[in-house]
Amino acid sequence: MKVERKSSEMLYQFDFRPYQRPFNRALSTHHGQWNVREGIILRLTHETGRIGWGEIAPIPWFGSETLKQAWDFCQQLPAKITVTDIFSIPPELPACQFGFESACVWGDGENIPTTKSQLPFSHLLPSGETVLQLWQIPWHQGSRTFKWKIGVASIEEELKVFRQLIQSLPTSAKLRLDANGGLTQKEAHQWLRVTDSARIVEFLEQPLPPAQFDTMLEMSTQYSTPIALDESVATLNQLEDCYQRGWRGIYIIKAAIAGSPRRLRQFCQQHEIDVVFSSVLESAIARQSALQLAAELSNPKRAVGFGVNHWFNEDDETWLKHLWNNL
Ligand SMILES: O=C(O)CCC(=O)C1=CC=C[C@@H](O)[C@@H]1C(=O)O
Ligand SMILES: [Mg+2]
Repeated sequence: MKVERKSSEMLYQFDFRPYQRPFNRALSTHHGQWNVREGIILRLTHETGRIGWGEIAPIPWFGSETLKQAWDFCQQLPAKITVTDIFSIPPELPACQFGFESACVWGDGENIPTTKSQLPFSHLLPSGETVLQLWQIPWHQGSRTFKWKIGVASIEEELKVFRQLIQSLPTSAKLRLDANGGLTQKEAHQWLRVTDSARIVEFLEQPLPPAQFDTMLEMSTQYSTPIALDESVATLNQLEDCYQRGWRGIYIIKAAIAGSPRRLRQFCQQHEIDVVFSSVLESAIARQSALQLAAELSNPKRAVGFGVNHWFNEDDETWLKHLWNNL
């Protein structure tokens, strides 16, 4: 990446580390089994000594760059970089754009950021029938919105579990169903008829693959259960495209893979859209930056999709300190 730099620009010392962080159980979705969150932690040290942390947490099967592409990009950068370098990262590297731009928000020094958020979180439950036992604990811990993955087992099996689940969930609970694009059109209609009568489902997330946008747009006018696009709007370019093509339903925004936070902020402030910010199972570094954007831009009437810490064994701070100080 050759960039015209102004000679007077401030230089930042750039350090980065790869990481692999296993989940305590496989995250099963229609995309398959996800066992390990891999990414890159980066640190920018300003000439004044101030430090900014960033995280590159790709999800290539959602449309972001791969970890290797992000790593190769980091490796080809000089040890000292400028803000011009950062704001010149191409949109084909959205997770890098997010990671580097977020690192330009200066922390209080050496401390690795921790996430404090006032926003209500949606709790990500595992797919399958274990959900019937697992929702009670987060409920008693205060969660009122839950997300359950469908499109993994057969629709017959999942409808059976769904009917048992909604029998046991308190009426004040909200349930989100996420198919990760794994339903057929017939199955999506079947689910939407069921969710319309069940009335506990807040939205059905990505029922069909992104290529079937027109069908989902039509579907969104036929049922009372809202449809949310996730994989269809994974990057800023896709987000703008779906808006231009008429989507006025819910947008799930995974800030850490969407691209430039500055460009994302501009888009969300320019358009009155129903946005739900969602985690990419990142660490506290990317989560802090994503939650800051969510506090500004996410629909305040909806929980944000960050109830995911239970997918890891170790708390963030311990893990991050170990990663950075002991390599
Ligand atoms: O959005 C949430 O509630 C939690 C995050 C979440 O569900 C996901 C994160 C990353 C990849 C996916 O498996 C999944 C999703 O599809 O939204
Ligand atoms: Mg999703």
